[in-house]
Amino acid sequence: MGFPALTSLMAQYIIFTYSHLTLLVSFHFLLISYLLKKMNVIKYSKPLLTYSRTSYSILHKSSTNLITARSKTTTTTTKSKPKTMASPNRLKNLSVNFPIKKSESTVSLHPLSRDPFKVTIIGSGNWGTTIAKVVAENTAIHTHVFHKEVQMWVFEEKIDGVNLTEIINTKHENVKYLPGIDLPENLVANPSLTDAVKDADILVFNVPHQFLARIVGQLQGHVKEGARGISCLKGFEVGVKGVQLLSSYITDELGVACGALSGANLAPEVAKEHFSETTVAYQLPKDFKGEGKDVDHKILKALFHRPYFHVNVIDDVAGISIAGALKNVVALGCGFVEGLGWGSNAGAAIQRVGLGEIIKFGQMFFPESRVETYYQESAGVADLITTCSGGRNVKVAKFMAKTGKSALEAEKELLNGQSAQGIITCKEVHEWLDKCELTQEFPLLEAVYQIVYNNAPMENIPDMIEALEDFGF
Ligand SMILES: NC(=O)C1=CN([C@@H]2O[C@H](COP(=O)(O)OP(=O)(O)OC[C@H]3O[C@@H](n4cnc5c(N)ncnc54)[C@H](O)[C@@H]3O)[C@@H](O)[C@H]2O)C=CC1
Ligand SMILES: O=C(CO)COP(=O)(O)O
Repeated sequence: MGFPALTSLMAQYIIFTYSHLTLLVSFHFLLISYLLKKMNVIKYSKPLLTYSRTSYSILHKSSTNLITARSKTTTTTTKSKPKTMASPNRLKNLSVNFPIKKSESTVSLHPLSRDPFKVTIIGSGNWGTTIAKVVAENTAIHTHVFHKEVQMWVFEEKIDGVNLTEIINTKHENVKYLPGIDLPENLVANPSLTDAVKDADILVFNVPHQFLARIVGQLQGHVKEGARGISCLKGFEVGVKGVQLLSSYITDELGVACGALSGANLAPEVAKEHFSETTVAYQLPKDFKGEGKDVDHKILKALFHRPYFHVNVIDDVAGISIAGALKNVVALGCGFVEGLGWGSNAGAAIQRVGLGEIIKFGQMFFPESRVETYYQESAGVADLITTCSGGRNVKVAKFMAKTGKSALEAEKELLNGQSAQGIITCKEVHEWLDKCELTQEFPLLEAVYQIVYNNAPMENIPDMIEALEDFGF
């Protein structure tokens, strides 16, 4: 082949390659975009664009953060790939961000420059009585900080013709709601709500949340000025103000700054003093009077921490409250699949999907809540695990699956007057999501509601989750 022929062939090759290069690049660009999209599973970015409420913009913002964070992680991983094997010297210089926070050490209390705090427990059920025991044990030790005597308001009822309050005050046992557990003698049962809270500086609310509104109504005008509160309830208040944390509801109705206590705390185990952890969350109010004069994190730790009940005090009230309320609904879902005999994989799947929906609910409606609370604190994933393993909600749901009975029948037959809060919470959450036209964004929470209230077959849970997911995303 001569030089001119070779030149012409090369020219043809260059023109051919160039004209196809654009096609090739476009093809690869499309392919890579598609793969990236698949890998990211950007559920939040698409269909919600049709939704124009405030909650949408919050969600969209957090999804953007999520994507940014993800790409940052990828870059860092590639750059910091170790060139040599780890050696003790190299490891010494590494600062690793341990994702699970260590609990603070024990309390160091300043001497009070005021009278000791008087504490009242409002409620005397399974958890109410257990927390009253914990608190009374502590007030008996820290008498320089707390009044030794703790009042416990009891919704009075007769047990074999005798008042429950009388039994508690003489036998020092709550024979109906916490049988077999000795209660401290400085814990005093009181059937009068207004008398029990008289002069109280710290109110610990601990009743099934369906009774809270009436109790708060009765308390109006009877609470000491400057009193502070802690809500141990797990649930929401859904009303004219939308979905509200119970602690915020208490603050709004009573003018009492209120935090929350929530954790992996099956009451019978805590009552037997088997080791567990909990999270207390409290934000210092604007009218905080100062250390030694007012309730703060140290005072709360002194009030609730026991050798068998480890307390971490933080300020994310919303995060711990959302986790505590919604894990009861997820536990019903877990109970259904367990009752159907589907085994551990199914339970784990429900918990995984449930945790995602809990975090999403928090990010959407309470953007002040922190994602790390859900995995760092006892009130987060630990509570989900313990409730799904042995709580009352899971028991009720299992019973429904095995007997075909309704949730309320199961609760009545199994719980001897105690309450499985997931039954009411799933209804309240459904009503709220329905109002926001967002039920499809929470397929598991919605499936549980449909099973409990509309007799949807529980065998369809996998389809219900999948169908809603497909529709929603
Ligand atoms: N039991 C547990 O293991 C735990 C429960 N919680 C939460 O603590 C809160 C309180 O639960 P529990 O103490 O276990 O209650 P519970 O489920 O034992 O309910 C029984 C209590 O409700 C009261 N009650 C019944 N009818 C009433 C009425 N009309 N008005 C007022 N009170 C009435 C009873 O007197 C009794 O004190 C709930 O929000 C629950 O989710 C949180 C952690 C653990
Ligand atoms: O909140 C609880 C454990 O932390 C109790 O859960 P149950 O109400 O399902 O028993």
